[in-house]
Amino acid sequence: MNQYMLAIDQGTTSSRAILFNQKGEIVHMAQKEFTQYFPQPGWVEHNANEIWGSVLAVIASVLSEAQVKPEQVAGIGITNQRETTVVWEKDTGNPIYNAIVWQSRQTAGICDELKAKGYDPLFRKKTGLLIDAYFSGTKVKWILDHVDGARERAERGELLFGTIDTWLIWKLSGGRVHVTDYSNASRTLMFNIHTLEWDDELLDILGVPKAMLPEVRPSSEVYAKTAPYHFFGVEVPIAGAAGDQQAALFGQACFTEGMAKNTYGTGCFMLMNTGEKAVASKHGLLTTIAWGIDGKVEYALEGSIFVAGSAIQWLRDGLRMIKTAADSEAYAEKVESTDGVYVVPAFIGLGTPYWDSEVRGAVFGLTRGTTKEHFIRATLESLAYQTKDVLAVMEADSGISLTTLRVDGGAVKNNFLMQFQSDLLAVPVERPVVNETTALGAAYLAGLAVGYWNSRDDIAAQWQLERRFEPKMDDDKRTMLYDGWKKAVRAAMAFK
Ligand SMILES: Nc1ncnc2c1ncn2[C@@H]1O[C@H](COP(=O)(O)OP(=O)(O)O)[C@@H](O)[C@H]1O
Ligand SMILES: O=P(O)(O)OC[C@H](O)CO
Repeated sequence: MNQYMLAIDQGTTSSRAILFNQKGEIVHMAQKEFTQYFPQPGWVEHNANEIWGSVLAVIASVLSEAQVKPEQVAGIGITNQRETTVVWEKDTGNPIYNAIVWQSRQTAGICDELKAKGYDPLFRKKTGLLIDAYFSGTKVKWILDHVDGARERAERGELLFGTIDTWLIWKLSGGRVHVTDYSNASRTLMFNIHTLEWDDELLDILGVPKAMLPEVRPSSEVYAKTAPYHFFGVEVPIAGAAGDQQAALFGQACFTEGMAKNTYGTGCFMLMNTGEKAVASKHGLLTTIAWGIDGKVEYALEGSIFVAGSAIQWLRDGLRMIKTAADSEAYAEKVESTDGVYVVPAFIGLGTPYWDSEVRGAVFGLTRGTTKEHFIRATLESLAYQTKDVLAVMEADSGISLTTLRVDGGAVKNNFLMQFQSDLLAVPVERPVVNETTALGAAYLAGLAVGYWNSRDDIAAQWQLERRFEPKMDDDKRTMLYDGWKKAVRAAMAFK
């Protein structure tokens, strides 16, 4: 009987379960969307039990549709939307509040207070992050501040905190283990990425009791076995976990210093492997743990763009200019250029390198001749411009000039976008055969722990190119276009 690795990719808008074979190929995939809650402007929440239900549903679907028996699953790897915060009761498993999603701005006020007290340099130094509502720390504080008696209960050890990896491992193991991996811990604003411990000083500032925090473990290791009643009577090793962007870096086999990938999903996240060095950024990049494996941790520099594919969803659902995200490509190709139109999709502020949570979206350069095609093209181009902003600071901080960029995520199917991206960066863009690199990374991490794969060299040999986009634009045009973008961002930031 063939054996497979099962990856669970718990993303911002959907949960996926994917079976991979030993060649790293997708055997089958099941996917399920779940509800997004927007209780107030700028707030985004999920129901953690609904997420758990969606994960159970996709596991059942993928096995039954692929006609794979639960005994044929050699191990499970988990990857997840990062930073999203759940607090639940240890005894009952009931969450005490909705999961507060990474995109949610409900802790912006807490962040302003912390910054006003001058804490930013301290958090930067210890966590590699900066004080922003994006990260888990202030989200936990918010829940403890707003749910009656929660802080006291947490101090007594009655409540547990977890990012989604922790929540799913706890649920799958029948409440037996409360763990996270280094990559997820590094996104919480509470974990010291140099000493590799929860940091007492930061916990004190945030008012988060240590008793509620999970144990931090390597990204490739057997944490527990599935509780048989959650996995068709079978105990399968849960053998790997990593935040989705770090998992994608692993799935793209970016194992050596200087290799980078960019994922074009809801947002866009570019990570560059910096090996065993935690490189501090001078330009608003995050220093983050890529993974813990083989007895050590390796680091990455990250640029986070909050709005990318979700701008295309906005064209589809908000403006109703297109019927499907894929339609955007044909519209963009119908015109030679945007005719000077720029869309700055700063719907929830701007991340790297600007870190401005007050700025909002803007459109510039409209004329009577502007058409829907120009508008759609300008929105697609904004993904590429934001990526160029990130790449420029990444090269400056790392001192490494990128020779190619590996890409993945839903929006890389768009050939127009990929060609424009290559033109704008003046660097070849490489799209792999397996676009589900996030799930593949989680499968690889778990597979290495259970001996399904032997080494990272074996994995690197499996990476296959689907298409390479070469830069074709001349330097003058590239400079002229990018100067326009910079002007548009400056103008958007001035309008507050
Ligand atoms: N052909 C396309 N062109 C542009 N954007 C696309 C295309 N196909 C999908 N997208 C965008 O990609 C995103 C989905 O990618 P995915 O990697 O599944 O995201 P996530 O994991 O963040 O949920 C959506 O925001 C969608 O608008
Ligand atoms: O779920 P995704 O793919 O939008 O990824 C979310 C990121 O992990 C947020 O940091």
